[in-house]
Amino acid sequence: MPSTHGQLVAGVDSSTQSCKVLVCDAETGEVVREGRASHPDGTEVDPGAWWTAYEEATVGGLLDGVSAISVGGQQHGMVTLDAADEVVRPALLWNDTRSAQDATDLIDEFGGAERWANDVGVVPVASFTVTKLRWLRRSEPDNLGRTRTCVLPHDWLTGRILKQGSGFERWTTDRGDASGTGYWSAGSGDYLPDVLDLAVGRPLDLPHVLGPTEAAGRTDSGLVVAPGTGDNMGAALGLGLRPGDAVISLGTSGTAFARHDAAISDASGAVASFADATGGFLPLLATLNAARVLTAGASMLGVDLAELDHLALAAEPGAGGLTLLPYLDGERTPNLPEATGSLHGLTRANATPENLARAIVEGMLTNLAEALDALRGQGVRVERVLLIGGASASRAVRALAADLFEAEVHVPASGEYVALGAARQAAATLVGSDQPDWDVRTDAVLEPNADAAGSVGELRGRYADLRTQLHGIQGK
Ligand SMILES: Nc1ncnc2c1ncn2[C@@H]1O[C@H](COP(=O)(O)OP(=O)(O)O)[C@@H](O)[C@H]1O
Ligand SMILES: O=C(CO)[C@@H](O)[C@H](O)COP(=O)(O)O
Repeated sequence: MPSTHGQLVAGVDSSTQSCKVLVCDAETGEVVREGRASHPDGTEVDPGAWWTAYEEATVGGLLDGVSAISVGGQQHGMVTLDAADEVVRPALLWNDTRSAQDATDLIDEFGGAERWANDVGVVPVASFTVTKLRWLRRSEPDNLGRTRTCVLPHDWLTGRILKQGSGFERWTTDRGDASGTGYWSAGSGDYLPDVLDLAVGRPLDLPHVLGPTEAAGRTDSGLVVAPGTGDNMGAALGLGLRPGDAVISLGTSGTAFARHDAAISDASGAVASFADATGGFLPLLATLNAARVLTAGASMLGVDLAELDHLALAAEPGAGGLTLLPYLDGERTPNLPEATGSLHGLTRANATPENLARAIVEGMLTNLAEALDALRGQGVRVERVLLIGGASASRAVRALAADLFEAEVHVPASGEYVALGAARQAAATLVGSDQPDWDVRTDAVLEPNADAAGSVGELRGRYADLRTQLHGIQGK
């Protein structure tokens, strides 16, 4: 492998809540500098805010001496551009559910969920870009009329970095992020013009899909800009996943995913057949509700996150029979865009802050335990779970995760794995080689407790029964 000795690379995680930038030693992956800035709240955002946050995160010479950079970004967001590459309207994000009806319409018009799963690899839900484009056609035809190009958040930020000077040649994306659009198939490796036409009614310019280490361009100052990828694909790169590893990420979204050797086809729509950023596959299930269930719970109890942990750990497993269905922002998997959260089983005896805190953590994690089961149901081998994302820092999450996931859980040393994965891709792109061998340190290894099987089984059963009763969705 060509030497990267003494060189620096940068990785960006432009995620839902913030922009994080790591500057790393290209040879070892050691983080030498970092910056971050917040994104505005809301499910539609002017892409200019991502650029402002990027500039804020890199202020003060953070990128000085950096040879290559790569952007990992929140998936699926619809960024519409006019003939002058100006943004037509604020981007609709992955967690915006206004296109739920469009998803249903597209499933019917294409001939059903099975055909979507087989031909495209995903069954539309409101998160996917294709449904957002259909919504634009239905609700804002003038804006669709002005739209020439549709790109994703990481594509836009990558292009924006190159547009600082004369380095921009064309809009680009990568396999990983393209696979979350609903009009590019991980199975065939191609855009699907017929599907796009079904949604939009006319062709659009789409970003060119780069190879895993094919540069998007070079800035005037000589900075190599790598292809970038979706944030979950970035995390997979940063963690250096091995066979038998599944990742649970507890960020704004909750995701469960693993590297796989082939595309999958899940007509239930739960597991999406995404591509990874190395030329492989990344079956993934996403929920709308994860870390922010804990922040909402803490604010409801009038405590901070540390106290929420303290309370939850002071309660008995099962929270005295209190059950939370954590669909606070609606839900994507199961597909319940209009749902709200439900707290069930309240009695005078169990009405304590401790039980409420416990039910909040248990409900959020049970949603992800069901996600892991769905992944297993697609033939994905899960020998250990790597737990990442902001809420992986929670003491209560760490105490409950291995029992609920029925697997050994490794918590990698606190780090920004999306940004780290992007930096790793930048290092590989710099020298046109395979991903460098960077060490991932482990913060904690959590073993499932055999004695907890009974209480976990009771909780899982109670949660599934409640979901079936309130939402009609069968499950474990
Ligand atoms: N100790 C903690 N306990 C619970 N949640 C936490 C903790 N630390 C951070 N978080 C939550 O993690 C979330 C941010 O995680 P992150 O993975 O960066 O999200 P995203 O990538 O979606 O922007 C925030 O909602 C924050 O409140
Ligand atoms: O929609 C998905 C995956 O399909 C989400 O995982 C987004 O990619 C946002 O991620 P975070 O900002 O929560 O990390």
